[in-house]
Amino acid sequence: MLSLVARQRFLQSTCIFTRHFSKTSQSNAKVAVLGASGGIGQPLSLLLKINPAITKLALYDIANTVGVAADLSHCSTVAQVTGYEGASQLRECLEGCDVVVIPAGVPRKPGMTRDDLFNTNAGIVRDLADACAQYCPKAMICVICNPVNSTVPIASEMFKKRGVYDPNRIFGVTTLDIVRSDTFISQAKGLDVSQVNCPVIGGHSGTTIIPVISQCSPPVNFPLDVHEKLTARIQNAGTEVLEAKAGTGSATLSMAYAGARFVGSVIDGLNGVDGIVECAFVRSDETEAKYFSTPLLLGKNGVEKNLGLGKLVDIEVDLIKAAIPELKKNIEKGEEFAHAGDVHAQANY
Ligand SMILES: NC(=O)c1ccc[n+]([C@@H]2O[C@H](COP(=O)([O-])OP(=O)(O)OC[C@H]3O[C@@H](n4cnc5c(N)ncnc54)[C@H](O)[C@@H]3O)[C@@H](O)[C@H]2O)c1
Ligand SMILES: O=C(O)C[C@H](O)C(=O)O
Repeated sequence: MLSLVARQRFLQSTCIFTRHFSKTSQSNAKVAVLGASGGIGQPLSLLLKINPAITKLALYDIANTVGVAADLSHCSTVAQVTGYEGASQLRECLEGCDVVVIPAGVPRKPGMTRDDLFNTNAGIVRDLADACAQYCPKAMICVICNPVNSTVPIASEMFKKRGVYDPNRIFGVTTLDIVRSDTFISQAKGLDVSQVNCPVIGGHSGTTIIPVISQCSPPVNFPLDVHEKLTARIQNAGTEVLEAKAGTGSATLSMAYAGARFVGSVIDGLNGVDGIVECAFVRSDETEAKYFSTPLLLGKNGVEKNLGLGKLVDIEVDLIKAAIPELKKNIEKGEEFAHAGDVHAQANY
């Protein structure tokens, strides 16, 4: 018979969560999911419920959270689940949060770009970020809602307006791009996907998604035409799912997987685990674009160090050049939106 300690070790080593998403099994993190009843929100909340590092899971949405929370609360894992519904309950949901994830917002339909979601989603992120700035200003904010290239600047401006902005704590979640590139590369090369790590930098839309295949670990080489096809597939992978779902939504399950991995890494960083690196779309001085995704060393205060662009090959340099104008446009659009209606609106945000 296994001793108690041996049994705990066995459970930890086989636990799906600690193997896939997080190195920390002991902590006391409170995590809120805003948009928890949605296509991403539900599976993401399930994956967070099985993260042993999360002891409080606060689920917020404008509808159906009571049922989702009741359902999840029956899972025999440590996190205590609480549901919050409607703006009047947002403050209670957010108070004491270490991490807030925001998948709230409408998804694309076939034929739409992510920027086409701006008119609906910008206001959702503005209001949720403003609430975070008031009720959990020190929390790590993980924005999933599209268009990420604009919603991250919006969230940042709301924190600035409340005087609590810390650029190291606001992230646009681009992990799905990395998950996809790891998967496609491992399939193309017959590698064990768990050992493949290919950074994806830039932003999260079309040509702003820049896979850095030359920095893949383990190193991989493709003929130029295959390299270009692979890059195009990674850039269009969201549309691939959108079209396969034929009008019923965009990526939800793979996004939940990617979001749970990112939140797990942020919590590992908060818990002082060494060497936690994830790419994310953050305030950045690496290029001419004010926000840019690169590999980041995560720690107790969010971004400990921006690991930068690293060594690039010509094809990747060209992809960055092509992405910068679009990124700048998306970022400015978000910043202007956040300040529309300000009495003393300033151009220098
Ligand atoms: N960053 C990425 O890689 C990535 C990947 C996939 C999807 N997304 C984006 O994530 C968002 C959500 O996608 P989905 O498929 O889950 O959509 P969905 O429509 O299934 O779910 C959205 C949820 O948000 C809720 N919601 C709407 N307004 C809200 C508000 N003001 N406060 C709280 N909740 C609110 C809705 O009630 C719904 O439950 C979309 O914008 C989508 O484009 C991003
Ligand atoms: O493609 C979308 O609209 C959703 C998401 O950004 C994705 O990459 O799957």
